Amino acid sequence: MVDKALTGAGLRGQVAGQTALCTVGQSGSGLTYYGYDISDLAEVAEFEEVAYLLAHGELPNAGQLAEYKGKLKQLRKLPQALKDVLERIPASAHPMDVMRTGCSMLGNLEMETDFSQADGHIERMLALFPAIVAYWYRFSHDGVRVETDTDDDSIGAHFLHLLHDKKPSELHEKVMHASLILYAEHEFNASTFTARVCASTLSDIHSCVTAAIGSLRGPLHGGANEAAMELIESMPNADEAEQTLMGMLERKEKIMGFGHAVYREKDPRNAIIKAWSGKLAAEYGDSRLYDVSVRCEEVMWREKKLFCNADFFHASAYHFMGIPTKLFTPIFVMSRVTGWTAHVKEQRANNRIIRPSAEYTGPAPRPVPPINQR
Ligand SMILES: CC(=O)SCCNC(=O)CCNC(=O)[C@H](O)C(C)(C)COP(=O)(O)OP(=O)(O)OC[C@H]1O[C@@H](n2cnc3c(N)ncnc32)[C@H](O)[C@@H]1OP(=O)(O)O
Ligand SMILES: O=C([O-])CC(=O)C(=O)O
Repeated sequence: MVDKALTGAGLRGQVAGQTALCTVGQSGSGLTYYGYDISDLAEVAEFEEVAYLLAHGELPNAGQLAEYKGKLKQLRKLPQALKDVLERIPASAHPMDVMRTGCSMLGNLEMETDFSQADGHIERMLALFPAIVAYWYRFSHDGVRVETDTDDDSIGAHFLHLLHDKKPSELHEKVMHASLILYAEHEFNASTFTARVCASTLSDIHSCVTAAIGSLRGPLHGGANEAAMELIESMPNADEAEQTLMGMLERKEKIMGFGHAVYREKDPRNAIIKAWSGKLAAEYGDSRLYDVSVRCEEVMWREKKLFCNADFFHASAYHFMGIPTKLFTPIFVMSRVTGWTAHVKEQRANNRIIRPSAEYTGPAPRPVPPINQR
């Protein structure tokens, strides 16, 4: 077996470029966006403030925020041609594939032909992603064609409104703000790196985001929140959760929602979403999934010194808000599009095509034998 550390597998720890957007794992656990600590942002800011910060490099003042939110609200109407495509995608499809197709189709309808227009396309994606997945979900599951240009104050509330056919409670809207802030940006993670590689070829913004959605979909990355839900849902109580986990660890199975490629002590996003999950459990009136999750966290730390990453407590939190499991990772997309596109702009501003080298491990040069001698 090849030693992963010696071969540089996964490019772990290697600097692959520069960014001014975000620090991950400074002192083992910190996370900042443009110098602002994630805990402070999640405590006091709305998601739209963070989206603006990532797009413009500074937090908005009250007037700028109102204008930005107003603009995003105006962009919520789906083009008919996009609705037609969404209506043809079966209910059995994975919503991440719907997001990928939706983003790609949008690129056909509203093509980026000039990089100086990037901000407009970014705002359109940010405004439209909740509508894309909710329109498909409600049409394919409930036979309803939802009107997506609602007047909800925030992106999180807009999504929950379209999904549940009613405006969300104040608590649920607040949790969505926090959740979308936590997921917005994370330096050179796999999906963002994908977006930057695509951007480095001078491709268009919809191609960069479509590629990033494909990378986020996997269970080792964004798909872990969905996989974590499947795990905790299968656990009837905390004691049985402990038994199940011990068995999985013995069989050397991966436990989704734990561990991280960069953080070594903790993921700073976990404590924040865990606290919201606890509050939601109390409101929901059934704390089983929360208790099971807390026990999983204890066992994983005790047995393996593995901690919950951003995804683990997102599973129970989203469930308590009535969000179907399959829609968990698309919410990540609605948020991370801000980070992806900020990186695309940063890459474009100082571009060189990303093209690393490989160490060759194949056969020595040899002649091609005639076909009848192979
Ligand atoms: C928002 C996000 O994308 S956060 C990440 C979401 N992904 C997940 O939750 C999936 C589960 N976690 C994992 O697969 C990994 O921890 C990753 C992909 C996040 C990071 O991978 P790596 O950087 O390779 O992990 P790392 O080098 O710290 O792993 C060290 C050891 O711990 C093990 N390990 C790491 N995470 C886990 C886990 N969740 N369950 C069981 N064992 C684990 C690894 O298998 C490895 O053991 P080995 O050396 O015997 O192979
Ligand atoms: O940074 C990573 O590798 C994964 C992650 O936590 C994220 O993208 O939010």
